[in-house]
Amino acid sequence: MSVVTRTRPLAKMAAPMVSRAVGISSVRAFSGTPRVQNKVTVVGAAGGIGQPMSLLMKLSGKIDHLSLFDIVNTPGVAADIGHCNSKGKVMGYKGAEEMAASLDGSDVVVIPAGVPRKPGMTRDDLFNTNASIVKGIAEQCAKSCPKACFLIISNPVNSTVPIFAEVLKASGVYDPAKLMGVTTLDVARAKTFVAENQGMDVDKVEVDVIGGHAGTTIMPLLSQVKGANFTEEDIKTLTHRIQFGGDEVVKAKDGAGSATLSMAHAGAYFAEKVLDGLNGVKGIKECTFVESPLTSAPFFASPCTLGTEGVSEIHGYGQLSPFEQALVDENVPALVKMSQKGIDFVKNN
Ligand SMILES: NC(=O)c1ccc[n+]([C@@H]2O[C@H](COP(=O)([O-])OP(=O)(O)OC[C@H]3O[C@@H](n4cnc5c(N)ncnc54)[C@H](O)[C@@H]3O)[C@@H](O)[C@H]2O)c1
Ligand SMILES: O=C(O)C[C@H](O)C(=O)O
Repeated sequence: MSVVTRTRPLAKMAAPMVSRAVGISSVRAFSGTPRVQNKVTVVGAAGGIGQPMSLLMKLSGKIDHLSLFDIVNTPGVAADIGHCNSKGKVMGYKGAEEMAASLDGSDVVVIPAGVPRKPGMTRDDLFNTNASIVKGIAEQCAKSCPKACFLIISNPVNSTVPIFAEVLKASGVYDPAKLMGVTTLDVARAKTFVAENQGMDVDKVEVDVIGGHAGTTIMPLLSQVKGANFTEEDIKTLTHRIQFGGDEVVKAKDGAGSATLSMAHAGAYFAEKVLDGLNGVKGIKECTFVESPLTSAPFFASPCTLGTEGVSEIHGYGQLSPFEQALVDENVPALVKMSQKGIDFVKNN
């Protein structure tokens, strides 16, 4: 299906530092200290997303050490989740002075820290608050766990991922294969809405969503959905609903925040896939927002193969319909701008 399948240039890939075969417990962390296998840290763990996502991660049974960091309330959240009778140790860390300990030895750091939208706001309206939160988190990650995979949930993703990249670059520890903006909720919405529209089994629907994570930069490739038969009207309505699914939740919550439960599900799912890839599971392909050669936007979401060092292959988006091509043409300049906003923020702060 893909006419353009580009593999990430090898020069961009970091040399493997550690072996990650499943069950090898003698692997050592970058810092030289022994690391617990499969350590995942959630930064923003006491929040609306952080709490249910941490719970789902604990229940997955795939994480040996679940580290919960926030500036408030994490001791309680960790004590609570820690009583669930599934595999894995849970530790809570609160406040700046405990952040390094929470991150040390992490394989994956999932970041839903920052403020959510209220009705009438765009994701970009969160920039002023969340840019500095994400920058601070990136600075500590660069020191404490530079080899981890970083999964960014905090909005606006189209700018916070570039911010994170710039901070890691400034510290000389940036590995583009290990920095991913989480766009899994867009894929989840696409699958849900397509299944409803087509009367398909939601477990069997596959929809790639490319571009970014804000409004029209969210671009579902409905022309490529196998087994679907859309009218032109379906395509327009579904595309719009997927692009503005976040607004639907913000409006329904009426001032009480944005999507938390569906995001928790999507975030836990994506983190598990990244962890599976690190542990050598083959053939994992998920859409994610990464540094990408596919368009003139520095970061772009597309299907990516997840491997032992993070993103091992960035796939092309295949043959687009004229409707989808027009969306890409329209939205790449917006993605370039949002990326540049993040880059400039780091340069000037
Ligand atoms: N990528 C996506 O698809 C997606 C989906 C939903 C929400 N989001 C975004 O996720 C973010 C969090 O949403 P939420 O509903 O969980 O918000 P929330 O306010 O409920 O929780 C955010 C948490 O972050 C914590 N926090 C703030 N500064 C921090 C710091 N410096 N270090 C650690 N923790 C810190 C807060 O204490 C709070 O517990 C928002 O920016 C939201 O827009 C993204
Ligand atoms: O809509 C939001 O602000 C939160 C999130 O990005 C979403 O897509 O639900």
